[in-house]
Amino acid sequence: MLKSTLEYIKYIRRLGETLFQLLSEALGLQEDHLGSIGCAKGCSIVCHYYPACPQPELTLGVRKHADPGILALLLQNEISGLQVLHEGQWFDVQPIRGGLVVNIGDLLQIMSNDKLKSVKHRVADNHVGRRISVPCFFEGHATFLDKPFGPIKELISEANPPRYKEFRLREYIARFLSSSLDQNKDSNSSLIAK
Ligand SMILES: O=C(O)CCC(=O)C(=O)O
Ligand SMILES: [Fe+2]
Repeated sequence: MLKSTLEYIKYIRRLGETLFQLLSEALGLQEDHLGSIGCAKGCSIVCHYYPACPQPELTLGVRKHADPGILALLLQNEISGLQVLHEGQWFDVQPIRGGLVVNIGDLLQIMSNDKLKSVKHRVADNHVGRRISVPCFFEGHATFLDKPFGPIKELISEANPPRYKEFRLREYIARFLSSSLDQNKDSNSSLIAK
């Protein structure tokens, strides 16, 4: 079990590195840009367990939110529940055996100056069976905490001015943790938008 978990972490980190290369290219940056500043570092794995619920219409597994970090790669079992918000409507993300869900987080939205958008999502409960999901959150290298953080300079121009103030991640996390659930239910990037 431990061995397979460690193997999983090894592969998911490798996948993260590849995705950060592709995202760098998609942003028009050098292929190694996001990797070289430490985006593929500092990943944490979480395991969620949602038991079958007798009255799913009365509750939610996880309320609406955007992930606060950079990127999340999510593995889920065959029981659906994850929903994403698109143009004001909730859509089910049907589990695909062996497939992973890739979610942009708020920090990547900020770094990309809104070129990439974090996705609002939630988890609906169900009475069909127990749901298990295993997200891996990329939150950046520990050195991110005390360096100035904001939109990537190469993506800023007169025509595309920064939409976010520069800030320290340590303060952003403190603000996020101390703001009420209602305040940060939608998006954490709004905490530092210009
Ligand atoms: O269980 C899921 O599918 C999503 C969980 C989630 O959104 C989170 O941990 O941030
Ligand atoms: Fe999430």
